[in-house]
Amino acid sequence: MVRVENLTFGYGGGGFRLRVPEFHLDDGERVAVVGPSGSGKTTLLNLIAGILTPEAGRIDVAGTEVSGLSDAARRRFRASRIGFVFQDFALLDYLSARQNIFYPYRITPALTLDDAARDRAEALAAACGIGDKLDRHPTALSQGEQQRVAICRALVTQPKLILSDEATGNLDPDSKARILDLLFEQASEAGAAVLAVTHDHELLPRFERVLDFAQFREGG
Ligand SMILES: Nc1ncnc2c1ncn2[C@@H]1O[C@H](COP(=O)(O)OP(=O)(O)OP(=O)(O)O)[C@@H](O)[C@H]1O
Repeated sequence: MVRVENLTFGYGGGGFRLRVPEFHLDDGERVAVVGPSGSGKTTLLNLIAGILTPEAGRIDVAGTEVSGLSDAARRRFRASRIGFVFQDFALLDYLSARQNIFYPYRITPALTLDDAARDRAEALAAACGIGDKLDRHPTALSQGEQQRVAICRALVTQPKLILSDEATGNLDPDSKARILDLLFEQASEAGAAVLAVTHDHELLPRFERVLDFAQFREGG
């Protein structure tokens, strides 16, 4: 599902550098990403999603070389094929929770907002415990509720790849377990692979493999 080869990346102005000689994620595989704060976990997710572009190397997602696509093509690819739960949720305040969940359909001509998608959104929201809050805007939701909206938005398109950056970070322990169950259940149904950054070490046994990120720090 994901293959990364000889990847190097640095933010402009020097400082942090990331080097990933090889990383792969098989179809349907669930891998947790751990590592110290600032070691580049979010950066790698952003590179795989095509939000950032590598200096060198190659990133393939579902057989497409994302690192070789134009900016517009990468955006379309991401919206139609990847579900991304961002660390800061990245919800749009001027839209309701429901409209945020449907956002991928708004920006991706290849996706059709049909009755099945609407039903999926309602079912996901209910399973996440926000079914009665879909008309609210993000500013009227708690951090944990905003996070659930972000999770619903990532899952509603039934992507084959789910990238999750601390998707359960703002939730209480019971909700964490429930949301991870939901994430995995949805992933199984859609045959999706999951790459999830987490600082919750008690969640690690739920994953098939753990990628310790410290190894990718350039010079480390
Ligand atoms: N836009 C940016 N410009 C310059 N440096 C950045 C930028 N974004 C992140 N960095 C730096 O890159 C490094 C890696 O950041 P990243 O967010 O990928 O780490 P992380 O492992 O996800 O951290 P955390 O666990 O705290 O979320 C950090 O040193 C960070 O300060």
